[in-house]
Amino acid sequence: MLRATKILRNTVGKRNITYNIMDKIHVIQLGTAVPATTRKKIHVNGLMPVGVDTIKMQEDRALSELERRGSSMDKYMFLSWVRNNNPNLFYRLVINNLALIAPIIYTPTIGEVCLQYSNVYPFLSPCDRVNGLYISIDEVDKMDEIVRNYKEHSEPSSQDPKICVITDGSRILGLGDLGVNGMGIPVGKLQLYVAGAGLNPKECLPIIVDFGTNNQAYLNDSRYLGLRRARPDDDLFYSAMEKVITGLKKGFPDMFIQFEDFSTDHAFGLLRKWREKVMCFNDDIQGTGAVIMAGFINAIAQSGLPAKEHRLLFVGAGSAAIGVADTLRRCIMTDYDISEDDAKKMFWLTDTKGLVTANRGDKLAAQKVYYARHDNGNTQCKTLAEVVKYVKPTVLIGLSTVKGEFSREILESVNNINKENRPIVFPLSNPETKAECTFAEAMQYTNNRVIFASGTAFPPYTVPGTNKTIVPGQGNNMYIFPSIGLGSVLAKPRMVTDTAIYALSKALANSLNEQEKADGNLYPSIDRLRKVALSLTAAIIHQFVVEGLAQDEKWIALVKDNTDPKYLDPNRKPDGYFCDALREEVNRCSWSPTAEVETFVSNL
Ligand SMILES: O=C([O-])CC(=O)C(=O)O
Ligand SMILES: [Mg+2]
Repeated sequence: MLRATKILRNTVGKRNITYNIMDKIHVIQLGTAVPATTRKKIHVNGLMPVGVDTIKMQEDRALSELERRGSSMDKYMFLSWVRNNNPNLFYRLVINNLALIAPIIYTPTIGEVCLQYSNVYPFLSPCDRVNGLYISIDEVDKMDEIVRNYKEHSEPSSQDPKICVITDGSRILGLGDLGVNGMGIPVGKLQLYVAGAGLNPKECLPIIVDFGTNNQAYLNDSRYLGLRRARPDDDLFYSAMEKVITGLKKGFPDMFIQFEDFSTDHAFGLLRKWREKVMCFNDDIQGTGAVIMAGFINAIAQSGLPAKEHRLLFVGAGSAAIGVADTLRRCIMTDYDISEDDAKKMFWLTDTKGLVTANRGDKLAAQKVYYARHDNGNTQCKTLAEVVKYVKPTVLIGLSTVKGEFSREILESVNNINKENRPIVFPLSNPETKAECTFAEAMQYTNNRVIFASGTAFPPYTVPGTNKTIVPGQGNNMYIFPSIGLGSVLAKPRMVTDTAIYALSKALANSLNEQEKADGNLYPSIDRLRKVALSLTAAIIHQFVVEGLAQDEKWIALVKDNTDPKYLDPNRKPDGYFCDALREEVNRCSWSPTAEVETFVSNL
């Protein structure tokens, strides 16, 4: 590992050159784009072909190579190679081609990568840089040492990360307990933070806490790289997490924490325990809830049925399902002026035992009790087909992780139930090997009437016999978390409240441009993520200030001076005084691969 600020004195022969070793590494990472004059200055002429690429040419080469690679996993491996050897090129590729690359560095490919993580780890990680923390439960008492090690082996600009994504790998996407192999998720999420919110990749820290795994296949696999033991009980889990979070807080006082893919109970437990103590949020509960709420608002408007007449059936009752149900219920109460009691009655939940009812006879997990039905009399439905017949849902939301759960029979029956209005079907399980149905199936079995959003990325669908191609909505929290993180890094709120996330979610629902609305989309195009993130960030900072949570005087003053929050108006571009100031601030502090290259080269 390289020491960050070491000055290299090279006294080979008569030459005596002095430069910061990190600068040299950064320049060499540009590879074929290092200008001829710079090659001479850092003594690498003669060590590479004479041809000099522009960065655009490098990008074109990389895109051709990416296309040539066969499987998604190959593509991922290729992009990792680019990231390790030429990070600027990597992020340029991601930022400029987000719709193409997000499905490779993020869901669905990242699911496959996680399953294989121990096998490919040695080929994914750079040998000259730290690229994350792997905190074993045996070392949680040594957090000071781990933080010190991290700083010692990181270049100065990485020593104070602004944001981390942390998981224990216990519920990775819909794939279950993947132990240390879950590290692919924090890595992928943070790459989207760079692409979506302009955060500096050097200030992003992926973290896995390795508390063992209950995945027997990994425990038996000699190549598995994590701790080979069962997960701890709840007491030990929470006390170990306390040490980790306290240690992180001490080492990196300003770092924002994103909890990711913890098993359901722990996801709720950690959020409850920490949300008022450190700047944090849970992406699966709050982020997924917010993105689905935005899609739901737009879907209701297109469905042809007034909000209060909808019946929402949730298939699956884990952290994401309850997070989504809670968010939609609050939205229904606030936006459509429906009482809590009436709103609650619009929801039905199913789990592996069937419809969740108060008199089902089993002890319901705490998070399900609120939504358990009391009006079912003696009716207890076991299969989804029975539940659909009984509930007659207008909205079908899948968070079950059961592929094919929305079968032809289910989709046809939902279509028949909703003859007067369009059915809303959101198969949100992730990646595509766990999705309840594909976009093509949802279209085919509803006579192309479905209003659709999925958790994973599905290809566009061409309606048979027409040349009409429809791009499915992706109700993935990637629309949300970059702005929660960026807004929190800038405004430093005391806590991230549900009401602040609600404001952001409304801004997402309002962020569609005229074309996207005319096409009947539920979400803006992924390619516009970076632009959309600005208005979402404005919305959440505004709400932080309104709620008295923001701590940074600059943002407090700016929002207070800006009496007309135009950016919240769907029909206007973000153009208020506050938004101009935000745009300037984001431009000033947001990281751009091209600008970084130019600075390095010109400083030499
Ligand atoms: O990572 C994703 O694509 C969405 C997510 O948070 C999850 O499924 O846990
Ligand atoms: Mg997640």
